[in-house]
Amino acid sequence: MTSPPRAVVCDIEGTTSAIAFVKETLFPFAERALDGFLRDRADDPEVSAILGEVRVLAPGREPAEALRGWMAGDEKVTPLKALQGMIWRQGFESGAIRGHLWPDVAPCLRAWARAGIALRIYSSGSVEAQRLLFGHSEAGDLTPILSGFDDTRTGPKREATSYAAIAASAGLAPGEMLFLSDVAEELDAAAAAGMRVCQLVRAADGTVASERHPACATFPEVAARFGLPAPDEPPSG
Ligand SMILES: CSCCC(=O)C(=O)COP(=O)(O)O
Ligand SMILES: [Mg+2]
Repeated sequence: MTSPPRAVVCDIEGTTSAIAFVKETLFPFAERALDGFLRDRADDPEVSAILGEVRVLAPGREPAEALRGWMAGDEKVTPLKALQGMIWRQGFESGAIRGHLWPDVAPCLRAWARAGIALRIYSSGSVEAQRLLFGHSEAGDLTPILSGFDDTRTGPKREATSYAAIAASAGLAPGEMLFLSDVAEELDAAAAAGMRVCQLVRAADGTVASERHPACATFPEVAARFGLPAPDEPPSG
């Protein structure tokens, strides 16, 4: 029998959290606050550097207009994701936003962490945004049990080299790691790097099973399928 994974790497949107939360809460919050944020932080070197990246990727366009276009198309462009994370900070820290997690997620993450399994996040959302979501989640602050965060600065989610880099930074062989995502092309890339993979097919998100990879509807199903500990507390929320 294959041994259980030593690390689990989780995607966010469509995996730990509802697609609707990202699209109907997070994205509109950033869209509404964008102009004021750019005005207020005009002298911030971090913001200037990000706007420099926008100008390189969208030459000849007004940065705010390019950012709005990417937001409208849900494009996973690294400088857009970095700015969204900075804008969401105020929302999470004030309590205006709490990070959505499907109720089955936190009990499993806690049980897996207690068993010594390393837990990591890999999302198109920036590392700053990931820390905010899990630090201010509906299930409390989960950042103490998360040991690694990667975003598209590590590499694109549909390229195998990104997953090889994540395994290297975890100090594990890819085959000792399990990647969970709703997107089949991301799972293809992780599998090509040698990771074990599972598609989260959450009915409420309307995800369609790819048939190319193992598929589970919830984290407890993942636990049962891959030999990870079962949650010992009821679903949260
Ligand atoms: C707080 S993370 C925000 C999620 C986000 O911006 C996003 O684009 C989600 O992409 P994922 O790679 O997690 O599917
Ligand atoms: Mg996803």
